[in-house]
Amino acid sequence: MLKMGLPLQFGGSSYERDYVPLDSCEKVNKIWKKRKTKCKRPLAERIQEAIEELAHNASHSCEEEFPADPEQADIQGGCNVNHKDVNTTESSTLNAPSTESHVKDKWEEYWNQYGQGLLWQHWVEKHPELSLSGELCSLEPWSSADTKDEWDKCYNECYWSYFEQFQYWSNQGWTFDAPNVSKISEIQSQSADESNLNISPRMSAGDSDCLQEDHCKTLVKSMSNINLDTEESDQGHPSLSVINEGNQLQTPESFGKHCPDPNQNEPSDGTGKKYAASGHTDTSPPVSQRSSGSYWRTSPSAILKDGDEEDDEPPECKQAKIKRSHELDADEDPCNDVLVAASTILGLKHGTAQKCGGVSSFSRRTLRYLEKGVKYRSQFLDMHRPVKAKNKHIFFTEEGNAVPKSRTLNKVQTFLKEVNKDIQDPLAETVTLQEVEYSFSSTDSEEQNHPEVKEPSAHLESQSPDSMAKSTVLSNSIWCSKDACAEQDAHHDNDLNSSRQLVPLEIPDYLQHETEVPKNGDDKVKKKRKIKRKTKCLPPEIAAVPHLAKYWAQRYRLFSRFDEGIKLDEEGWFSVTPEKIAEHIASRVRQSCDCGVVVDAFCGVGGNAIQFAKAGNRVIAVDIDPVKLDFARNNAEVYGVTDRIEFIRGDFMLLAQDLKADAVFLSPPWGGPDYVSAETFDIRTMCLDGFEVFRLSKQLTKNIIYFLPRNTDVEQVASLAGPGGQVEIEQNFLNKKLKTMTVYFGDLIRKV
Ligand SMILES: C[S@@+](CC[C@H](N)C(=O)[O-])C[C@H]1O[C@@H](n2cnc3c(N)ncnc32)[C@H](O)[C@@H]1O
Ligand SMILES: C[n+]1cn([C@@H]2O[C@H](CO)[C@@H](O)[C@H]2O)c2nc(N)[nH]c(=O)c21
Repeated sequence: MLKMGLPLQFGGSSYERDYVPLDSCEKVNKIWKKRKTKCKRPLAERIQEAIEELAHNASHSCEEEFPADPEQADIQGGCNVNHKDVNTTESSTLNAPSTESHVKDKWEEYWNQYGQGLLWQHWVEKHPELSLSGELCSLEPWSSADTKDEWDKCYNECYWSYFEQFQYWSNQGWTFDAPNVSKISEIQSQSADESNLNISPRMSAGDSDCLQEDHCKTLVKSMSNINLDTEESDQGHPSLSVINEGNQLQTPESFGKHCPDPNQNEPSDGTGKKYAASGHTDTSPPVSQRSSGSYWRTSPSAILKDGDEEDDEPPECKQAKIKRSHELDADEDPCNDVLVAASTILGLKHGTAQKCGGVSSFSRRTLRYLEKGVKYRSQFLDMHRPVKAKNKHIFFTEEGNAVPKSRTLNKVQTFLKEVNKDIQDPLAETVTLQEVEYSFSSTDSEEQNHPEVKEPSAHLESQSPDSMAKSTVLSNSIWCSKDACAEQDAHHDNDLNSSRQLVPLEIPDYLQHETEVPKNGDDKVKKKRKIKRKTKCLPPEIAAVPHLAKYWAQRYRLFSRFDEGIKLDEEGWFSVTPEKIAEHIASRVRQSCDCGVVVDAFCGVGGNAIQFAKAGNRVIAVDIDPVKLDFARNNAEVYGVTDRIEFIRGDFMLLAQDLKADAVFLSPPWGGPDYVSAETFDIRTMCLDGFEVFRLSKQLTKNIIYFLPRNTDVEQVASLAGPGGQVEIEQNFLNKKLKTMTVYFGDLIRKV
């Protein structure tokens, strides 16, 4: 403890300490017991009242036990009657009499304000089994013979743990300024309303509902809107500023105010564990599961990530962040589990890529399913998750052809049947899988929302300190109805749109060859001819670059009119937007806003420009590469839309400021097909700086469509919207495979 800069008397685990508060606690229990018989008031109210009395008693006992003499006074010891451990040298250097009473007052104030919530949270955390069984809700743990001792212990742990930490920081010069009382009470009453905290069946005949665990959490959350203000720092000590929300939006401003001496050691969580944050690269705070302690994170170097410019600021201009035990980290938040699970199912990536505008991590997320059962549908989609290699049964035909007819194939066939049965309208296949909201919100506790989890809607929120409004991420999934290849077949068969049935899983050419079991010699010949024909058609760029063959196999997905003279170069092959996706994006633009002129800033061979034009827009198609531009013009001719497209050769980064647009479509080069190899794609690592591309586009219009890799860090993308902005993220599926991500900004965001 000494090493950690903590007073000795706080060493050891919390419940090994003297039980002065317990004494008070017993008194409180007695008071409660007495009252219980005649008073049928709500649980929360009674806890609060008891805590107040306890605090009052505790402060009296402090006064009695600690003389006014500064030599003897030791606010570090607080109400701890165990003097033998007191290291007077250390404590005396830390405490002046004035500080002592000040800290004591502040502590009382703090405990009065938050003790109830902290205590209850502590209890809930320690006894989830009671909570689960409903006992926690229905019994007053302090009055039940079974739980009374445990409650007392719990009280002590909680009280001392927080007291210890409060003192520690107070002695570093941090001060606590009670939040606006009216605000707090407002929140409390709101919580009480929301959480039925006033209700406890065993207390009142009229009370019917049970105090549920999540309700407790709601209360605690509201109770935790601690605003430790900083004005009263003494002797240049920076004051404590507590950001009491879980996962902070760590904007530079949020760290730009106050911080303790960076050399100060951190207090423990009461277990002797010290949470060192150094070297931790994740921007979210580490997990602290301790129920009796708080998570403390104070080192500016630990807080300031990414070599932010704050590193250059004087320490006194930085702010400490304290995570309390009742604040849930992103990955410990049960609601976040929902988010993570959904992300996994949906193939969304939450990375730690640098966020736009100095934001280093999100503090508030809301996850909502927009449709029932989307998760179940998602399991049929290929999110490109790593697949465990399995031994496969290979069946051989009499002719000796290997047929990978397997259970998987059977499953596929069954699935195809089912999907074809279920899905009627391909347009309806623009399926909204989920909505994920990332909300930036004010530090103002009034604006804070409480986490709630609903089925099938789930909300996950945490708070940010300083952004003023919210940013929304909607994540949808598109199943392109018939894939373009299938459609091409239909086209070839003069059967375009003959069926509005989804063609869910096209077995690729190469697989068909393997699975087709020739019935007779004629078929064999036909098959050979077929292959020959295809091989003959291979354009030189494909023949020259074998890995492009797979794109060739999908050529009709890229351009349904491929055979009418479409031209692509190597980059064009692997980066053109498949027609169905381009068509969908164009339809979104048409539906969402009156976007007369669309700038296709990186038009390539024209996949998107053609569809925008087809949808009735005027298009300014820009590309730096003259070959692409030629091909784009050629391809636009194939589709008969050249009159609506103006082709401009140039660097969008330089041209942007001279353009006028109602919407800008951005499909920059991602750095080749290797983008998939990254777990999460960082848009700053593209050939062009993804932030800069966006910034320039923003100067033209707020209506922006960003076409990005499917593994793009959604949090990074969301940050583009900035505080108060909104963003809709759409996952584009083709042939049941997650292909790309389309991100909409401005009026293009679908209204839900
Ligand atoms: C991925 S491709 C676009 C594909 C296009 N959406 C399509 O469907 O065909 C990206 C294009 O951006 C072009 N490009 C790269 N840097 C550029 C710049 N600074 N300004 C304009 N175009 C650029 C490349 O030549 C390439 O054709
Ligand atoms: C390398 N690549 C693939 N796609 C798109 O992703 C799909 C799946 O790989 C491709 O079909 C293509 O549409 C690209 N789009 C853009 N804008 N830029 C790229 O560099 C790029």
